[in-house]
Parts: sequence; structure tokens; C-alpha cells
Amino acid sequence: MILFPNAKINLGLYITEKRSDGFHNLSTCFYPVPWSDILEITPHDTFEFSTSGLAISGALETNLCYRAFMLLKEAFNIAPVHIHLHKVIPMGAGLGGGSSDAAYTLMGLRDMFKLPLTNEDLIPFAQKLGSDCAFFLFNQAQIGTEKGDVLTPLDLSLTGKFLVMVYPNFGISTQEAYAGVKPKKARKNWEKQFAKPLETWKETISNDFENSLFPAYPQLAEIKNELYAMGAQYAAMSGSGSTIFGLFDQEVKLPESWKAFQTWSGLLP
Ligand SMILES: C[C@@](CO)(OP(=O)(O)O)[C@H](O)COP(=O)(O)OP(=O)(O)OC[C@H]1O[C@@H](n2ccc(N)nc2=O)[C@H](O)[C@@H]1O
Ligand SMILES: Nc1ncnc2c1ncn2[C@@H]1O[C@H](COP(=O)(O)OP(=O)(O)O)[C@@H](O)[C@H]1O
Repeated sequence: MILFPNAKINLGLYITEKRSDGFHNLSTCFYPVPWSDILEITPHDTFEFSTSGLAISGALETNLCYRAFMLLKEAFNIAPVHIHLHKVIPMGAGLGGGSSDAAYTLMGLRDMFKLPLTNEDLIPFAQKLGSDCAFFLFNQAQIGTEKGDVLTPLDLSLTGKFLVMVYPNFGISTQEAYAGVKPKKARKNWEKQFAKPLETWKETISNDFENSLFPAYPQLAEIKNELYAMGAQYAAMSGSGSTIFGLFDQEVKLPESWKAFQTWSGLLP
């Protein structure tokens, strides 16, 4: 079976509280985007994991595809498989690529072994793999609260908007990014927010990570400014960075200088 784990962007993100378990409570709007990896799962007599594309750091045991397989093996004693991951989504990019690979591995194995589990039933497994993993079980805009793993579907469609995502060739550690933010109690009414026209979002939505990361990485603010200069209706950093995205009402040409970066642009489905 072949699956296409997609990336996400955070349209806005507020860090509201430091929790006693060391994590942070947040309020964010996740939106699925079609920058995707390729995941192939085939039955095999022993467990195997291979990769191609972008190089993934870390030992096999730390890979989220392997960890997803192990969780379902422990719970349902599933047979071994060969998982091949072709890595396309940049890492440490705030695009959630690893979490998406994990969520799609859960769904793929569930289907392959006909496990009697709905996507909702997979949430507790996803929550063990990462805070934003559960989001990828559902292909739609969602509000994430608590660690980002308590989800509420949101009636928001950006179909037909032209999206540009720019990964400036360096990643940012999620853990370090959280360590640099001072949480602020804030309540966001996302439904009310998204009833407003896209071109007004820049005045009313923000990403708390930008305040601490933009001074440390001036290139990020430069890319965001460039997206607005190109006519973006809304531009922001995704999650804990380093990807900066812009939403446009028509197709735009990317600057030559961005050829040095990894970029994705296209109409949103
Ligand atoms: C910031 C966000 C926003 O969507 O995404 P990315 O930008 O990384 O894609 C997420 O909160 C990232 O979720 P995820 O990447 O799954 O993080 P995890 O593996 O659960 O945690 C990595 C580390 O980030 C910190 N962390 C994560 C989530 C959270 N709500 N509070 C935290 O403090 C913790 O230090 C944790 O050890
Ligand atoms: N399947 C995977 N794909 C990518 N990274 C993975 C995977 N499994 C574990 N990781 C680890 O997770 C780290 C962050 O991955 P990723 O989810 O792509 O970034 P972000 O949290 O910024 O969206 C990587 O640097 C890598 O060490």
C-alpha cells in the first residue's frame, strides 16, 4: 500500500500556559497542506525500515514510523512489515512531517491488518507519538488545544488560494523554540476570527513563536516581509518554524533568490 503523509501549517498559534509535565498548553489552528512524503507499507517476513529522499537523523528506534508500528504490534500483535519512507517534507520545519508519517503509518497498518479501529480510536496511539500527531488523522482544518492534541473541527476552507511555503534551509528544534516563549493566558475565538476576510487576518492573528525566533533568525522576518511585498493576503511562520508561508488570491512567481531554499507553491485543493 502507498500513502502520502501530508504536511500542516499553523494559521496562528498562542502559547497559553506552561504545564506541570513540562509541555505547554496552546491554542492553534492547524490546516492540512499538500506538501507530502511517500510511505510504502508491504507485508514482510521480518520488520524492515528503509528510507530515501531527504536524510533523516536519529536511530531506527526513534523514527516515528517505527514507533507507530511498535505501538500497534504491542496492542494487536500485528505481523511484520517493510516500511519504506521517501522523505520530501523538510524536517524541523514546523510542517509536522514526522507526526504525519506516524499518523499515516497507524492508519495504513490499521487498514492492512483490518483492525477494528476508527480514526478516533487511533487518537490515543497518536497522542503517544507526538502532540500534533492526532491532527493528521483528519484531513481538515482543526483547532488544537491543550498540548495541541485535543482537536475540534473547524469549518474553514482555503480551497483555490495560492499557497507558498518557504523552508530557509535550516531547521529549528521544537523543544528549544518552546523554551524561548513566555506563555500568556489568552482566549482565541477562532470561529469569529475566520469569519473575517483573509486580508484582515494579519491584524488579528499571530504566532507566539515569531516574537522570540524572528530576532534570533532575521532571515525569517525578511521572508515574511517579502511574501507581503509579493501581494500575500496573509503570511506567517508555521508552528515553531522555520517555514514561512503566504496565502495569495492568485498565482505568484517566486524570487530567483529562493531557488537556494526548499519551497512548495500551488493552489490549495
Ligand atoms: C510547535 C508545534 C505546533 O503545531 O508543531 P511544530 O512546529 O513542531 O511542527 C507542536 O506543538 C509541536 O508538536 P510535536 O512536534 O508533535 O511535539 P512533541 O514531539 O510532542 O514535543 C517535542 C517537544 O516540544 C515541547 N512541546 C511540545 C508540544 C507542546 N504542546 N508543548 C511543548 O512544550 C516539549 O519540550 C517536547 O519535548
Ligand atoms: N518519520 C520521520 N520523519 C522526519 N523526522 C522524524 C521522523 N521520525 C522521527 N523524526 C525526528 O523528528 C524531528 C522533527 O521532525 P518534523 O516532524 O519533520 O519537524 P517539525 O516538528 O518541526 O514539524 C526530526 O529532526 C527527526 O529527528
